[in-house]
Amino acid sequence: MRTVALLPVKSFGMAKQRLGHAFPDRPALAAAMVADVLEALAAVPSLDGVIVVTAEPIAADIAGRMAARVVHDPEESGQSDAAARGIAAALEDGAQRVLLVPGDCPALDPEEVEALLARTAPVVIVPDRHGTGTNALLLSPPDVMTPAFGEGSFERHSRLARTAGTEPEVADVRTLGLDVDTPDDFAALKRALATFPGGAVRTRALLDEAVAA
Ligand SMILES: Nc1nc2c(ncn2[C@@H]2O[C@H](COP(=O)(O)OP(=O)(O)OP(=O)(O)O)[C@@H](O)[C@H]2O)c(=O)[nH]1
Ligand SMILES: C=C(OP(=O)(O)O)C(=O)O
Repeated sequence: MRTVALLPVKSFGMAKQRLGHAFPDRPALAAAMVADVLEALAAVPSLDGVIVVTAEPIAADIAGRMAARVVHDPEESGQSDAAARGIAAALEDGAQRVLLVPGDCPALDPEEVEALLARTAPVVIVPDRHGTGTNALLLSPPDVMTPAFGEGSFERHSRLARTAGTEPEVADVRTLGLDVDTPDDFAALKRALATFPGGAVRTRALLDEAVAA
C-alpha cells in the first residue's frame, strides 16, 4: 500500500512560540528537529515517500537534500491547512495512505514508525503525551477524514473518524509523543535523549552546544 509521510513545517522565525526562553535560538532548534525527523522517516522501510509542506526556504532546502518532495505553503494558516495541502499532493502522487507527523519530534524512532505502519485501520491516532492532542495520524485512504489539529484534537479526530464511519485505533508511540512545544516538553525530550542513545543527531548537537556555551 503506497504510503507517504506528510510533514508540515512552519516558517522557523515563527516557530516554537510556546517554548519561550527554554532555548535561546528557536529557529535553529526548529531546523535541527525537522532535519532529525526527516532522517528518521528516510529510514522507515514501509514509507514510499515524504512530503514537506512549508514556506520556509531552509526547511525546503533540508527536504530537498533528503529526497523529500516540497509543497509550498503560501498562507501558513495552520497545521491542519498545511496537512490538507499535503494530502492533496499525496493523492496526486498516488498515495493510498498518509502518515501525518509533526516536525518537532526529533527523537522519532524509525522502528516505531515501521511498527505503526503495520496497522491497517483506516484511522490510527497517536495521542500526545497528555492524551489530549494528536502527534500523528495514519489515514487510509488519505482523505478518509479531514485533519483538525489544535487543542483537544484527540477527541476531535476520534469524532471525525466515527463520522467518517470508522472506529479510530489509538497507538501509543513513545518517540512520537516527544514533541517539543512547551518548556516541559523540552525538558522531557532532554531526559529522553539522555536515557535513550541514537537518533536526533542534530538536536543533540545543538543542545550540547548550548550547554557548552
Ligand atoms: N506548513 C505549515 N506548518 C505548520 C503551520 N503551523 C504549524 N505547522 C507545523 O505543524 C507542526 C505542529 O506545529 P505546532 O507545534 O502547533 O506549532 P509550532 O510553530 O511548532 O509551535 P507554536 O509556535 O508553539 O505553536 C509543526 O511541524 C509545525 O511546524 C503552518 O501554518 N504551516
Ligand atoms: C497540533 C497539536 O498540538 P500542538 O500544537 O501542541 O502540537 C495537536 O495536538 O493537534
